Amino acid sequence: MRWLGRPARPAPQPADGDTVLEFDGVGRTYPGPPPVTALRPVNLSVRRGDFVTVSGPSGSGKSTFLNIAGLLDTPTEGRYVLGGVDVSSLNDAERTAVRGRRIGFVFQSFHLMPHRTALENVELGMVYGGVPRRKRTERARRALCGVGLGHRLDSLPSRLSGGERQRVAIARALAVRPTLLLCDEPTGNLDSATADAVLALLDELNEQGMTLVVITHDAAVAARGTRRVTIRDGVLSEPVPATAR
Ligand SMILES: Nc1ncnc2c1ncn2[C@@H]1O[C@H](COP(=O)(O)OP(=O)(O)OP(=O)(O)O)[C@@H](O)[C@H]1O
Repeated sequence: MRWLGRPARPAPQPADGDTVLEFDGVGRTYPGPPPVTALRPVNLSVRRGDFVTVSGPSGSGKSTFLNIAGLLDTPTEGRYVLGGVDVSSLNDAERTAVRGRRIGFVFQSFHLMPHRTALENVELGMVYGGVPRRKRTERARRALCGVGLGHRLDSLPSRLSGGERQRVAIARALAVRPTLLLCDEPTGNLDSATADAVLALLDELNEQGMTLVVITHDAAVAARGTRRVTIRDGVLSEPVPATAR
């Protein structure tokens, strides 16, 4: 197991074209009182096409990690480079713009708008993704067809199964053509057969080249990753692949 804490690396390395996410000594301490260090300074590099799972028990720091990776929160130390952009130094508006264009989110509870159809939900997801209005409908249609929901474009979420709702959410995330798909317990609200189908879709997306970071407390979900990072008491670690030993 390799501890991903701050090593004796002298200076941050420039992100190459294949590096999607780069954490350089990124840490987060909540001020309290008392102060809580929820994420210990960590170095982590996620490359294009990686499928990284981050798992750990309750309170270990998963949400803290997710919020920072997803630009929903800022680290209290370190430097975060996303797709070649140093996002540590951005103001709120710039961070929101980068988030909308580069990160697709998939949440446990889908977060669909109940009075909007599947197609409209996916279209609306593109508003903050910088996709011109005239392109949104066609792109939404294609994204929904891509997740096997071409026949459900006009359905309201209440008429869809849990698995179909999560597919809409995945289509919404993909429609902005993000650099990174960030999933928070994506199967947490699904029965096991439906969860398997959603995980198979994530596998397929990864095979097509999508970079995935999936936060989970479920060992079976964690096992799907090609890189399995664990977090415990705010410390991220990753087993060293056998070939690298
Ligand atoms: N806003 C906050 N202020 C102070 N402490 C916080 C805050 N948010 C989280 N924490 C603390 O930071 C630690 C990590 O919390 P975090 O929510 O990241 O864990 P988690 O692994 O996502 O937990 P769970 O699986 O239960 O959601 C915990 O000790 C938690 O109590």
